[in-house]
Amino acid sequence: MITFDNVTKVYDRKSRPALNSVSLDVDRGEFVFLVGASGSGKSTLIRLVLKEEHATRGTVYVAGSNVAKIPSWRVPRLRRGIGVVFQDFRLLPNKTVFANVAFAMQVIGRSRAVIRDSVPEVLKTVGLEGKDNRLPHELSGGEQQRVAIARAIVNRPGILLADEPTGNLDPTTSLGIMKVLDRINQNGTTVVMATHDHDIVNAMRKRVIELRNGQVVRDEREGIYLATAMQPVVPAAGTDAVSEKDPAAAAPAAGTVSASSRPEAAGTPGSAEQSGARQGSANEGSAKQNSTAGSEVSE
Ligand SMILES: Nc1ncnc2c1ncn2[C@@H]1O[C@H](COP(=O)(O)OP(=O)(O)OP(=O)(O)O)[C@@H](O)[C@H]1O
Repeated sequence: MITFDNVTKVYDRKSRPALNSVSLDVDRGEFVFLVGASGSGKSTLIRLVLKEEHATRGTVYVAGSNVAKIPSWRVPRLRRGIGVVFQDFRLLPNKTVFANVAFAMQVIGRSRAVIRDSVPEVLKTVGLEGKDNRLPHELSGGEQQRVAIARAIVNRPGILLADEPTGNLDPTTSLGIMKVLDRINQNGTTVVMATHDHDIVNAMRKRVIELRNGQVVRDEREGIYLATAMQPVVPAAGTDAVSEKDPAAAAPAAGTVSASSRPEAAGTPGSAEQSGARQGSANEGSAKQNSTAGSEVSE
């Protein structure tokens, strides 16, 4: 579903690469945690999948397409197949829960009848039945994130990217959000979640890909995330990609699988279409606005 083939991303030639020779495969239907300290490259990886950034070297494939070769007029179609959720929810403050989710369908021209049927269904999936008419400020943080997730899946994306979706939430609320994401994944959507949250990673026991200084240092089935992994990154300016004092950054940890191998445990439970999972977009007016709806990726 997502393949990185020896991908390097350099933002600034005087700094170390944000991603350095990253190779990995995420199969359809997998749930993958992307972990690593601040600055390790998690968000960059997500932006490359969305073609918000371009790889300096190497190739990114999404649903079999080389992202670099997708012409700009087809990028919205790529993004429609990818739901995105952020730490800060990015809801439209003056629209109700229903309208926030419906908006993701309106922008891709879904009919009112389809919207009327689909929105309550997806609100039920995320556990927000009966809250259709609330405004975002009338919801708890966890509920607001559920709205964002509903919006991200309402158009049935094949992939859901979540960048620190529990970063603003307390541990109990975070676990509720993880149950929602797990359910969406069980329904067939491939989920890639960037996180710093050890407790969540350790509770879920899903595949863990760990980045350090832009390199994959661990790719483990049913992995855990130790607090010691939260080491500061090598200072960016004028340094090499990997610190000599940090052997873990140069070699995979014991017991891990190759970064480019496919975990046998990875299931392929089928497409989002089969599942009833749905997708949506980010905030009004943003680039990720285009990450709404229907799609190439889920085709
Ligand atoms: N637009 C940009 N221009 C220049 N450098 C950037 C840009 N975006 C990210 N970087 C640099 O690339 C590296 C990786 O950043 P990235 O945001 O991908 O890390 P991250 O793991 O997502 O961090 P966090 O957990 O804090 O969000 C960092 O050194 C960062 O400073």
